Amino acid sequence: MNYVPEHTVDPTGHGVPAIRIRGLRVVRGPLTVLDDFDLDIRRGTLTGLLGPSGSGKSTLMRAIVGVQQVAGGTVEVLGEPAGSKPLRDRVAYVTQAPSVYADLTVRQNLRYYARVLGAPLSDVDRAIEQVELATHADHLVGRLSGGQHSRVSLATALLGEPEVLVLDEPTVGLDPVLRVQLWELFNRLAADGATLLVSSHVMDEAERCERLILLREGMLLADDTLAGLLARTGAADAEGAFLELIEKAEKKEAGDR
Ligand SMILES: Nc1ncnc2c1ncn2[C@@H]1O[C@H](COP(=O)(O)OP(=O)(O)OP(=O)(O)O)[C@@H](O)[C@H]1O
Repeated sequence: MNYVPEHTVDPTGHGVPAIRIRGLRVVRGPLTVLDDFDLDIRRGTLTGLLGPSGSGKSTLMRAIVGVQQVAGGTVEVLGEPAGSKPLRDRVAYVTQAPSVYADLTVRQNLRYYARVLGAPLSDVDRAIEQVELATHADHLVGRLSGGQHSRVSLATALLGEPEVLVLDEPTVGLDPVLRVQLWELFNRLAADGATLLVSSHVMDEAERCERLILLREGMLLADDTLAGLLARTGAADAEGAFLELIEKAEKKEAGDR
């Protein structure tokens, strides 16, 4: 795993990873979803979080934003405990569940969230434009398509220019053109210094991230660049690399039994 060596941690906080997880254990119902889980994510990076359904992606994201009860270990974001007060305006989280009001327009929703977050109202139009919804700014959210609706949720995460954005499948239900535009936006935000962790089921989207994390049954199967993954597996693309790694893990498990 790519740990940031301790000596790079400086008192100014610039050397502290955006996200630092050590020995995380999460139990949900009868299931241990994450166990002794370690991860570091550098600031100003766009990381793709991939893995089969049920592998623990949402659980990991919930732990990072501090809404998941944890059974052990530590999760620090920007050098502070996950979910703590100093992180309130610095970390944005968009879940798969709709979080905006159907009976308000796009602009009214964003003005409301800007007020709640203490973000300047001038952020509202910028965020609407960033998610390509300027033509629908005065439409009621309840009358928007599924993809437009999820983009309104995404726009709320862009208010106040958070330093860390945790986005759970933000491109589900979007057409290919919009997906490309949103990944370009994510890359721009990272280039401007934000740290993004974005989950996805779509493998060609993975190729738009500088770093990829692959989860399987709560285990970190890979944490590498796309080039690193392709070199390691000999596969032609991210999908092939992940299938190869999953197959290898399954064979190892069968051999261990
Ligand atoms: N509230 C809950 N109570 C009990 N088990 C849960 C709960 N929520 C999730 N789980 C279980 O935890 C495991 C990880 O779920 P999680 O939602 O983190 O996976 P995921 O990788 O995000 O899946 P998907 O891609 O389908 O959203 C799954 O086995 C799931 O069934």
